Amino acid sequence: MHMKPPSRTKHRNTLRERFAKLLPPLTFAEPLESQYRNWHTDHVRERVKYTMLPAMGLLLIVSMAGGPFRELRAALFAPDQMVIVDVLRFGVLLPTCTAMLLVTYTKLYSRWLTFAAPAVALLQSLCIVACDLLMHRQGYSLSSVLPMLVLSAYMLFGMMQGQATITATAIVVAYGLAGWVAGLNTGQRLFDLAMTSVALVLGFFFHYSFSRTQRLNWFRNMMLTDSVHRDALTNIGNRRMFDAHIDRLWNQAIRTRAPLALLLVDLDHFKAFNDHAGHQAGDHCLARVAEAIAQSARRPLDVAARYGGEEFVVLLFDVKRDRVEELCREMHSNLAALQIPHPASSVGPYVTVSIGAACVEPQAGRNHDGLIQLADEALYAAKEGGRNRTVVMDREYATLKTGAFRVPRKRERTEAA
Ligand SMILES: Nc1nc2c(ncn2[C@@H]2O[C@H](COP(=O)(O)OP(=O)(O)OP(=O)(O)O)[C@@H](O)[C@H]2O)c(=O)[nH]1
Repeated sequence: MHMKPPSRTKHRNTLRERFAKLLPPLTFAEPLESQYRNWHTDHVRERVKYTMLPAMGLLLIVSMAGGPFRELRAALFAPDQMVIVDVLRFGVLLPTCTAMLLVTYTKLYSRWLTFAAPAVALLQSLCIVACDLLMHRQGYSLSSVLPMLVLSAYMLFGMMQGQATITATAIVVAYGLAGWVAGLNTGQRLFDLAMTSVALVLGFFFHYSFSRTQRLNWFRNMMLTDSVHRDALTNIGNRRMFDAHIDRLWNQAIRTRAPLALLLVDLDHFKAFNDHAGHQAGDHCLARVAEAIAQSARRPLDVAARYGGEEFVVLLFDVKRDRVEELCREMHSNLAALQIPHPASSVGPYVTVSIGAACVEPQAGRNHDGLIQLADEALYAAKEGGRNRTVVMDREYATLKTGAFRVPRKRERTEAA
């Protein structure tokens, strides 16, 4: 009987699968991976800053200071090598130290960390490898420092696993090649290479387990934050999320002098819907309506949330009255397109909503209570007007007292103190 030989691709696939089982890949599916990377760059800046500062301070003291360090340099390097040492100090070590401090200290440059970290780690390590080669002529060696260099590429620069491994491997290869080109003692070189390779492997596993735990914690944290701010039935934001968001957006709107709009959306005769179709059908209806409402809040600063029961809220940043009216029309027609039967409604055969919209320009002397109050009054007017309609209010805000501070905030605080 003719046996078909196992195909190479299949063999390769099983090997890859086995490897992936042993070391599961450290990546999330998009867009989670991009979110994680953004968080990582921001978060790692602080950690890198506090590990880089002492390391670089030490490096600068050793390479710049006079006194015993000058004597040490004179002993380690031959006089004709001093020019090269100076080029390494002032041409590479000092500029890369400054660049790295700038990247970790200034938030503005933190997105450069991804490029700066491997470049700086590699350049500085190559400098130290070059010093090692120069020192061999005087009978000294930096052998003991080399494994530390490899480990520092994993630990000090806040790099991702792939970047850190490539950088650390490049350091080991550079050392091997440099020693070979310079014709160093083979025994010593092999021993150094073995030690740096051990550091390479140990660093890899340390970094892998650290990154894995960090990723899992980030993911767990994100899920937790998400569930705290999400309404379980409708899967849109909940009241807690809305309260936090309106607070921030109100202040932002004052700073940028941007108008805000608030839409209160209430299902018409929903009690009758529940009584007629049952509570479960009511739940299903709420979820579908929420999905349609959330389509109106697609810009980054806009938000849609369940305000409570069968009432929803949409907060829109930097919109004019015309656009608000247009969005409300869209919301009514999106909902009509769903055609959710509501035989117990006096408004029509399908589920409808009433919308109360308020458009205001936030001012420093008021809080957002007035905005909510105005939207509530507009909703009441829409219900009174026969339901399945929108009422928009804006000018009424001037006469509204809700949310206006009786005394300026500053004076209130001084008096309280
Ligand atoms: N199925 C379901 N019903 C809910 C939920 N939350 C609130 N409700 C119901 O929503 C109904 C709200 O009733 P009402 O406040 O009288 O409002 P309405 O019947 O819509 O009357 P109008 O707003 O004046 O048109 C109540 O019967 C609540 O039980 C929920 O999570 N699921």
